[in-house]
Amino acid sequence: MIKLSPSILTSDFANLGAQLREIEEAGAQMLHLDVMDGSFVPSISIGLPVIRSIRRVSGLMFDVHLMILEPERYVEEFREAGADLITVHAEACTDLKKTIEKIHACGAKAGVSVKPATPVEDIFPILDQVELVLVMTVEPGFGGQAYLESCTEKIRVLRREILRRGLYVDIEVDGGIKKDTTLPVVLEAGANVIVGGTAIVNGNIRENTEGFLEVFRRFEP
Ligand SMILES: O=C(CO)[C@H](O)[C@H](O)COP(=O)(O)O
Ligand SMILES: [Fe+2]
Repeated sequence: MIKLSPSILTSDFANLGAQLREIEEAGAQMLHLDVMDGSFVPSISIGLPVIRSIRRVSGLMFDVHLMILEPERYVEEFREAGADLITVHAEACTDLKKTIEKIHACGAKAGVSVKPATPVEDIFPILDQVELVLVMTVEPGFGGQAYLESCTEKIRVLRREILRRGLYVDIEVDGGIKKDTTLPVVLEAGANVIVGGTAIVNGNIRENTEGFLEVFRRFEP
């Protein structure tokens, strides 16, 4: 199944409650929450208190994208704050396998992410231990960047490997996904969890969400 995970990174935070309702009512299945520490990536975004607050008003699956160094330090706290899926960067972990085990031990699904320059083959050894691989299609750190074409082949290679090994692993893509241009490209390459940031929250959220879901229907098996 193809799922939409809108990112609130570029939301109007003064109106976050209303924006969350629009996202949910328009039919998105997940909510993508970008946590940045100012070290692994240059900027700082939201953290635990915001996630805790919105957990009380949203029934969506919380897809927490941790762009922080040594994320193993905070796994339990993000789970307690309401994360259903916790995705860590392969490049940010001291021991990736142990971090994944820690995520599972607190009852969350585990995702592993790779930056554009990290070969997707690097995470093949732990592919059978995660529920999701997040292929970054921009350099992590900011919303509204242009999709990096070089990442399409990584999605293809990853989907082929998942099929070859008979695994059930979601492929999420994040960065620069636009309804009419890059969305069909990533769906064709094999992605099935789509992050939409500026393309969803800037402008009419309902229309933007419906537009994405309409494209999904063309690619559903
Ligand atoms: O992880 C991210 C940035 O590091 C964001 O999820 C991503 O950039 C979403 O925004 P957009 O769709 O506008 O690119
Ligand atoms: Fe993200």
